[in-house]
Amino acid sequence: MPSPFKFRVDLKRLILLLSIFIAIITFINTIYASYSVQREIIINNTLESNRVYAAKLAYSTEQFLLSSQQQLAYSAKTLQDKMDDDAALTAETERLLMQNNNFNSVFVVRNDGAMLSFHPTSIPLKGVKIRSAGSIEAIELKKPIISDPYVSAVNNYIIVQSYPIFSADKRYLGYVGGSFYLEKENILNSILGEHYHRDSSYLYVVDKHKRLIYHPNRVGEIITNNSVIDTVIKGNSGADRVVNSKGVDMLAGYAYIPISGWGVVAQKPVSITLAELNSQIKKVIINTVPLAILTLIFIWFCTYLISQPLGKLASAVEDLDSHFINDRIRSIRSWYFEADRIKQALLSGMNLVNQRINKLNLDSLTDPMTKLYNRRGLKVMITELQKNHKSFSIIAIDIDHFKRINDNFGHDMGDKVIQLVAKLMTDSFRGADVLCRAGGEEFLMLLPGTDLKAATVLAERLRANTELSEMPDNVHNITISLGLSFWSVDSEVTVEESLSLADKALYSAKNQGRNRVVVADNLTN
Ligand SMILES: Nc1nc2c(ncn2[C@@H]2O[C@H](COP(=O)(O)OP(=O)(O)OP(=O)(O)O)[C@@H](O)[C@H]2O)c(=O)[nH]1
Repeated sequence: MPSPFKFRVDLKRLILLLSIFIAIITFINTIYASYSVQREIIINNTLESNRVYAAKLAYSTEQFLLSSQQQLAYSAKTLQDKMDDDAALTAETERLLMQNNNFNSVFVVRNDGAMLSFHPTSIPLKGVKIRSAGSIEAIELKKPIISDPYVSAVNNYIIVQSYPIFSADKRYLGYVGGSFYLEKENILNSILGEHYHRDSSYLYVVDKHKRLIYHPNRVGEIITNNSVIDTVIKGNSGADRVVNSKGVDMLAGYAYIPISGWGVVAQKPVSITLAELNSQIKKVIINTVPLAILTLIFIWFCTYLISQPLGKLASAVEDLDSHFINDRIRSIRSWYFEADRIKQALLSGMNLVNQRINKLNLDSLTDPMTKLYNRRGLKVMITELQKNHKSFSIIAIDIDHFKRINDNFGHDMGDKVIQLVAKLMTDSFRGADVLCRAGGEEFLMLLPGTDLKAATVLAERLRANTELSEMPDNVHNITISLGLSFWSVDSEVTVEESLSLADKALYSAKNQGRNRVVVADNLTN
């Protein structure tokens, strides 16, 4: 039973798909590799620049706080014997406020918390008892401090930097302090904020309690779930990738400010850092499309060239019984090794099959014992002669009293005699003549292009040769009887009728006493 048709992808599509697959994988791999490398570089560079920037700002802030502390220290020394001199206190706080722009307000507080002097004077705090956390801390500690942020008596969100005032005999008299308004302009804000708002990068500062004391818009908030803040307020500096309290993936550089215990963090969202790279990769992909299309066309053309000889060889094999199959296979351009091997294998296979078929044909057309044509072979040859418009003489031959040879010397000897007569026939006639064993001890010969007269001479010579030929193993000499006729392409008589006439002539020869040649009746004139 023929096997049911199964779909098989053809070689051309197979190579095409494979090539496209490999090209896509290679392309993705290349893009991915270059994207990963560049991404890594950009992330590392951004982390490093944020780290450097945070460190620089931490250093600047530290220097600023140190310098303002120094100024406060100088004032504290100046005022150590002037705590009762209202004019001196006023002059000193005014000088401190006006001489440079370090503080938003400057004040002197006595050791009992009473405000002795306050600048700017627009805020009437002189004489008021100050109970803020910063003031209480300063009086309690009696040393230079930078307070935690708090809301001042006049509702400003502030940080106070203060310096203790001691008398010459080391009595604590109070402190001189300056405030920074976290939500208003001051020099601290300028140091931190003026440079760094480009490319969505921003900076913030936390105090030691994780409270934002500088931030573009969240001052005062306490940040609890941010590992960078946890790290920086422990006194560390460095850079890290971190998801901030709002869930945004950030590249943060951070640095610690020892004098205040604050942490500076400069950061940039990863998505914005990589936005330019992403758009570059998109451009690369888009720019690659035309080349990719050209490559695909080239691959398609190559697959066509590769599969074409195989396809042609396959369809030639489907048409094996075609007359010109060998020429067809030979004309296929097998330009590469494997295709050529298949082509050569097909050609030699075809040759082998043809040889076998020819031999089988020959076997089916010849008599195995005498190697003369059998009746089928005779028929083929008659058709051939007719096709070629060849007239021919016909000689029908029969061995006389052959039965006696079989009876007296055995069947094998009979076979030998038949082979001997066949040999006499082969030796006496031309290659173009058709010699046939018609059956038993009967033979037929067709002599193309030989007229009846010449055929009669040849028949007579064969008869005489046979009569004179010695037989094997003491078998007595044998004779043959021959009947002749002629078939002409111009005559209306069929070949079968001519054969039958030769047969009749043979019978006539038998009847006339055997060992003779008789020409068919109607042909004798
Ligand atoms: N050895 C052998 N004998 C065969 C073969 N074919 C036919 N015969 C024998 O040939 C003999 C032919 O005899 P017949 O046709 O009666 O006539 P005959 O003895 O030749 O006598 P005439 O033809 O009348 O002269 C038969 O005995 C067949 O058995 C064969 O292939 N080999």
